[in-house]
Amino acid sequence: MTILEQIARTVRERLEERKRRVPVSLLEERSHYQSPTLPLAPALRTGELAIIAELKKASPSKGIIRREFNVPELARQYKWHGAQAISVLTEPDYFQGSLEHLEAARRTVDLPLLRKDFILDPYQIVEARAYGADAVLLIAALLDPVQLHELHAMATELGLSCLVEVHSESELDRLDLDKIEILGVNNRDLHTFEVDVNRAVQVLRHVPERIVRVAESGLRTADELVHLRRHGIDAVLIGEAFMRAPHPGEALERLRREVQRRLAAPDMLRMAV
Ligand SMILES: O=P(O)(O)OC[C@@H](O)[C@@H](O)c1c[nH]c2ccccc12
Repeated sequence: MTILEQIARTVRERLEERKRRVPVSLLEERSHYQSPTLPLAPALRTGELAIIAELKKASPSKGIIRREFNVPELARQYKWHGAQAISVLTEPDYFQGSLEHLEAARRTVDLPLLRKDFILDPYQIVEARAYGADAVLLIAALLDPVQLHELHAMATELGLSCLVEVHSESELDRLDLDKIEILGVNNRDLHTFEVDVNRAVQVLRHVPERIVRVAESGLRTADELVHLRRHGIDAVLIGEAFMRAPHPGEALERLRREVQRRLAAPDMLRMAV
């Protein structure tokens, strides 16, 4: 069994328990107290490379990534230092995430929030909305096309945006791109944990222009981000590189400014000629 299958199995078990404890009606009631959702796609199409900064305490491949994990403080830093959106891991067993983290981030910032989890069931979409998410991650490798379509429709109905994640061109080929607004490529193979930072460019090169393109995982240098931007990537999703920094907000800002500077430089040279 691969790690992805293992995670999916645990997620299913936990889900049954939560469904018994917390009826959907209660979640729906909670959702009434949430503000209208913030759309993710326009937040990521800024004309510059957008950054989705992730709150990630641990991962199955790296173990504990960050011990000090004050969600309101970290969310505030990410916003203050220029993130366009925040991704919050909510999976407890492998990533030490929780829905409470999502809730705490919601109370603190007005940036679009992505619920980062292994979504297999419509219940989790209702849950995402109830805890203040604006968007959910849908991992294509976990879902057959019908399931993906249903979860996508359900999220849209609740006002949530979807980031649909693939890892390969063959996964992409199986998708019906018509309804998809935001497409992410995970550079990390969730079966083997191998990372290839150029994967997103390869996989997304033929998708229609209207789709927002996101490169995910293993990114940390300005070089990598400049390369991605020059190859048409709209946004990057970064967790570990920020979480390991003493001040994640400052790390984000440093990287963002360096990328901006490097992308602006060739134009200025051209103007000078
Ligand atoms: O911490 P990194 O290497 O910067 O990666 C962030 C994000 O891409 C990663 O957490 C992720 C991408 N897709 C996922 C699916 C499930 C769990 C986690 C992920």
